[in-house]
Amino acid sequence: MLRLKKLVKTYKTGDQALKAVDLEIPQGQVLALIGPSGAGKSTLIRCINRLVEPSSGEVWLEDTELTSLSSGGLRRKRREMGMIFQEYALVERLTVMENVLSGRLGYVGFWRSFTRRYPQESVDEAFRLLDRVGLLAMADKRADELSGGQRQRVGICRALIQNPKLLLVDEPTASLDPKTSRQIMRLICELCEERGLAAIINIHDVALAKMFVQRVVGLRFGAIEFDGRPEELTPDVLTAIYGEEDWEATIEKVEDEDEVDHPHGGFDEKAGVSAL
Ligand SMILES: Nc1ncnc2c1ncn2[C@@H]1O[C@H](COP(=O)(O)OP(=O)(O)OP(=O)(O)O)[C@@H](O)[C@H]1O
Repeated sequence: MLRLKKLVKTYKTGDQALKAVDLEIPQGQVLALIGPSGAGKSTLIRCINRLVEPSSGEVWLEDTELTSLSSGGLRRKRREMGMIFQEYALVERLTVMENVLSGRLGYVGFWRSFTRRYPQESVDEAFRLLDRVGLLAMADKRADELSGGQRQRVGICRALIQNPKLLLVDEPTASLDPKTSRQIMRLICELCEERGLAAIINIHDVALAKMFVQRVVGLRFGAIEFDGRPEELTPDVLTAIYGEEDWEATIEKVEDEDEVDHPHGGFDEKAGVSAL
């Protein structure tokens, strides 16, 4: 459903962030993008929805090539790509409900978006999504009253209410503690499965990626160094991706934690909310 062909991004500074990346993702597949700082992970994700303009190459979302779209065409196609950010990107002074509904802005006309009047079916869907992520009781709270994990759940609802085909997820857990990080990763992966959604999750934490996804792509210096199953991430492969970084210690630290909640999926909403 997503195909990148020889995708190149060279910034004005001369930094070559992506070097002819080829990547194909079938419908419903959740892929973790790993790699050291500066490898090009954020650039790759942002070139797909053209928050960053690729220098050359093609991005195909189903049968549409995105790099050649006009701004109107791009706006319509962006509805099909939900984005989840590291820093949540919520409007702090709006309520949880208003933040979720803002995910529909790409669909409503100018006046409706200007006055923030949304159709009832969008409001109903927002309630359903908030219920699903365990935040129903928080619908009227202001975003700035929420914890990091709760904010990220709002960010997830805002992306999903767009009814996207693809989720672009940029470091969703980088600002969260380890337990909340696992809850958020599990939630994203479960929701993708429920909805048959494809996703690219840019994630620093290799252990976390291995816990939840079936495919891992490792970037190094803007090129794909590894593309395979999590269990194929051997020490040699990780060294090839990360260099001589002490990645082994990081993985052991996470796996040694005595509490690994819900290893077989199934987000416990009550526990999730009270734990946040
Ligand atoms: N706006 C920009 N202008 C110039 N160079 C940039 C810009 N954004 C990123 N780069 C450069 O492009 C390369 C890839 O950066 P990118 O942020 O995509 O990497 P990353 O793998 O996401 O890193 P991190 O994990 O630290 O976020 C780096 O060399 C970076 O310095």
